[in-house]
Amino acid sequence: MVERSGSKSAEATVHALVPPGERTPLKRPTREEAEAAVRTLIAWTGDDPLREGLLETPKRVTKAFQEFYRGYDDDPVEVLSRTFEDVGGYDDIVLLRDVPFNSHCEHHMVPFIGKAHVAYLPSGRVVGLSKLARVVEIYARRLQTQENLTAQVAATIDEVLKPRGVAVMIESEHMCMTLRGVQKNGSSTVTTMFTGEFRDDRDQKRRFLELVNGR
Ligand SMILES: Nc1nc2c(ncn2[C@@H]2O[C@H](COP(=O)(O)OP(=O)(O)OP(=O)(O)O)[C@@H](O)[C@H]2O)c(=O)[nH]1
Ligand SMILES: [Zn+2]
Repeated sequence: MVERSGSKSAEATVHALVPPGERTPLKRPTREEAEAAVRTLIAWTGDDPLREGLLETPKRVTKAFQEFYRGYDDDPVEVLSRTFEDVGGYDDIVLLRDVPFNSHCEHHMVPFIGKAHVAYLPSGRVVGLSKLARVVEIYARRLQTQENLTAQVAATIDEVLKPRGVAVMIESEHMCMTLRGVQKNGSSTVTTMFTGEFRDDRDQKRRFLELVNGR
């Protein structure tokens, strides 16, 4: 998927020199190549990839990767494209609170786990509530930073629904900070992104924060 310094193929090197919008996607390795990479990582840990208990592991790991990273195959714009107008003139905040997600940080490929709160102020059209959760799910199931995840969810809803405003708050625990590295158990990271009225109107921002906090 992404080139690593020190082991760049010629294809990956050329890819990196082309601006992101103009790149043709890197060719996906085959499942066999991915399984061989897992065997290499097992050997790197110091274990024997050919011992009985580990023989099937590369298959299981690639299957698990398909779940962890299935968001690359889904299109969040398409998910949001079916909207409804008949909502009795409702034009106030729609907030989906406490949407659980699992993602993987792009620095260590270790999980960060948390919840997202997603709100918008409709302008005529509303979207099925589950679709907001699906957008979180699609972006979470990619290699991410929490900031990027927050910004992508907000920007996609903003661009596709064209509401009066979008507010997204994400709270999560990063395993790369608890299981390894600085090892700060219990610390959590909070990120927010506001557009439109949520960004420009302090009262709307405050209402969002109060609703998220359950007041
Ligand atoms: N801003 C941001 N940083 C993140 C996120 N996930 C992980 N990180 C950080 O990414 C940084 C990577 O830092 P590096 O110094 O390149 O890598 P490292 O030596 O593994 O860093 P340590 O975690 O401090 O051991 C770390 O500070 C992580 O805490 C995220 O979603 N957003
Ligand atoms: Zn990390």
